[in-house]
Amino acid sequence: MSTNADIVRFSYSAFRHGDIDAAFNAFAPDIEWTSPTGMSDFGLGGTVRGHDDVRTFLARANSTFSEVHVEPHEFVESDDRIAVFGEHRLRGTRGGRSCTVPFAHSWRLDDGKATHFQDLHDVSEVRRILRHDDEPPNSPEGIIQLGLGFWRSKAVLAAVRLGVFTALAGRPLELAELRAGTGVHERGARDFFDSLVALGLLHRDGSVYRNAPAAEEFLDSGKPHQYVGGVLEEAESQWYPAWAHLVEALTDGVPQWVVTGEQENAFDEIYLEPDQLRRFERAMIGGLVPVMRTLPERFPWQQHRTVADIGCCGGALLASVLVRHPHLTATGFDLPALAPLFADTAARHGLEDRMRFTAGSFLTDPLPAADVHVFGHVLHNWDLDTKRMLLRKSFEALPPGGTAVIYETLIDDERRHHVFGLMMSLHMHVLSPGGYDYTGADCQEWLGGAGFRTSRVEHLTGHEFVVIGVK
Ligand SMILES: C[S@@+](CC[C@H](N)C(=O)[O-])C[C@H]1O[C@@H](n2cnc3c(N)ncnc32)[C@H](O)[C@@H]1O
Repeated sequence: MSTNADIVRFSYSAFRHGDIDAAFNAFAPDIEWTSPTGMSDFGLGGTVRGHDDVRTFLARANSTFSEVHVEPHEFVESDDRIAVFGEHRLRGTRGGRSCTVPFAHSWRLDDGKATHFQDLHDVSEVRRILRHDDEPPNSPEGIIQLGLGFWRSKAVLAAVRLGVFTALAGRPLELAELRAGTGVHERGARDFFDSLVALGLLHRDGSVYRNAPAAEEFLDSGKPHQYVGGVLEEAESQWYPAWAHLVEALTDGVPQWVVTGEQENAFDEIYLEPDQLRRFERAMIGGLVPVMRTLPERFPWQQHRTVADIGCCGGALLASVLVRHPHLTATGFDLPALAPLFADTAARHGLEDRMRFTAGSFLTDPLPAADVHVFGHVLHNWDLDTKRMLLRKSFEALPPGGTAVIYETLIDDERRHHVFGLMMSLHMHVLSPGGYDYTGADCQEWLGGAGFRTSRVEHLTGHEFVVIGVK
């Protein structure tokens, strides 16, 4: 029989592996969960009761922090009480600042279930990293800097387009060599490359430049599976020109993308040219890198056998999940043009037997049957009726207990904090006729309307969240 300490140890381990349901199995239905009151103004202080409210609390914590590592070091048992000593490592979602804070956790158990949990830690350091996140501009300089934010953006997009980070991959270069490798004219070269140093993407020793670690890892086009630059290439060539017409998009309500509009679906339009199709896939992979690094670990895939990715593009997300979970088989569902790209992805990973492509349109065809449906960066492309229709179709195709997993850069429920989610929604207004981004609560409401029994929102990483609906 498990001791109380085993049960508590198990719940830490389940949380660490993203198996939230297993962790909750160790909690009494009316568990009392108490956090330092000093965090109340962030919605993270005081006592909540019962599984649903604890889940809501954890979802709020996950949207406040992009990283939460809870490291228990010592377990001390006394009758029905367990004290756990360890440390939290936390990173604020909006400013990226991190801190490590010691904690004492007090647990009380009754009949093998946790009935009380209390978290005790010094909140001052935690408040410091949150307070500095994305502070509103409170000076003339701050306002000017915010308004001229496109200077930084365009410098980075130009660097990707000119191949600066790929030229420097694995080899520092003298200024003259770097200019030669990227075609940058002498006149602006020093200011351009030194701007990239100031922005933290390059390092310079004397006149020798090299990539900063993140640029080396994610902006070298020679590393296609982790190349975030694909999304920046798309931004440089397609999105930046479209955003130049944001005012028109806002006043006319009409998308400003440079597609010809001859096809009914903008995606069909993009896929007319094989080069555009590959470019679009590179952009999607760029945006997917953070999700591919987290979703395979953060969802209880071991509880399911089949998964269908609805709007799977070239299948990169499925490959990342299947490589990590050998018991799973998968269907990728997307427009017919994506079939060859999907086949390439499956072959590259040796997954031809486990991932198959189904060509179709989710606007007109039923969705493939599977235990799990993934909708990744898909719902935000569409208007409300289509969003709801896709979730209804998903409900019809899933078995009882089947699960819809929707990852998206959500807007916070109060619609006042998640800058990235709100910018993404403006992006949809600029690019698509009906698309817009949404809050976790919106999505939960649509899931409920489609018939899903329960739903929850969890933070995935950075700006990415996942909404999970269970039939
Ligand atoms: C924004 S991309 C997202 C791709 C991928 N899920 C991701 O997370 O990067 C939207 C995807 O939906 C697909 N799509 C668009 N219209 C579709 C339709 N009518 N039927 C099926 N898939 C469609 C596109 O081809 C594209 O792969």
